[in-house]
Amino acid sequence: MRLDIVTIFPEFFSALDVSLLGKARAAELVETNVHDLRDWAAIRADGTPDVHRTVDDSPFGGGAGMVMKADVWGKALDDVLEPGGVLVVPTPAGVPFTQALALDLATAPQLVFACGRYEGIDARVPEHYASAGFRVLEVSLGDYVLNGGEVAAFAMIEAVTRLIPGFMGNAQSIVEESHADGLLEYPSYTRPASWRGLDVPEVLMSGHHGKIEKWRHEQSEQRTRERRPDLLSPDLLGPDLLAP
Ligand SMILES: NC(=S)c1ccno1
Repeated sequence: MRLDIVTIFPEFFSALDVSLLGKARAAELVETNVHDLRDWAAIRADGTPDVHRTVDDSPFGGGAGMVMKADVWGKALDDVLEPGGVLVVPTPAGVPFTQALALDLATAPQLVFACGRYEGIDARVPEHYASAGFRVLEVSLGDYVLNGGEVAAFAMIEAVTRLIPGFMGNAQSIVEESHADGLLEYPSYTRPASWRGLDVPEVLMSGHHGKIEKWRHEQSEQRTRERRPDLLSPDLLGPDLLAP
């Protein structure tokens, strides 16, 4: 996979070498390119030089804050996006980022993360590239607002790259983790067997793999029911919990 990140804070992504992603890059599973959006802002749309390398302007229709300029983003993305590449725009106004979407994106030949700042990117940018035939995803990590797309992009990059075949040493760990089967992961324990009066569930020491697997699935279902009923289908929850 080729990963391209366009941002006005390229230094933010120096930490990519530290995370799991560093191993993937070393294994040549992922090629990462971080681009400074301002490199495409040195020349204005009218051809005159812009020493300030301006990337934003005030919003049409008024309102607080500034909007990132379509012409600057267009020059950058024209250079960075490859045929078959997926444009990912982190935004609180996006569709939810889920494990299912991460699995989907892990098969893409190229992901281009457009990290907005200020009040976001001119809406014509995703519109233009979608009409040009690219897959464009405006995606949200959750219902909260960050100062920009960089933190969200970093989280999405980690969630996606760890799912690339060959990336994780133990592929089974991916199968067993939270959300892999639509449920939250069961509780895990390790030595000591008793800690501050709290004992590890005996079934986990029984050596009976069938019982252990059953207990773990029951724990996943109970946790999901208690913490994330929104993930469960009505038939599993029963009509009472989902009744209006
Ligand atoms: N919730 C997300 S992804 C976001 C991006 C920028 N601000 O919030």
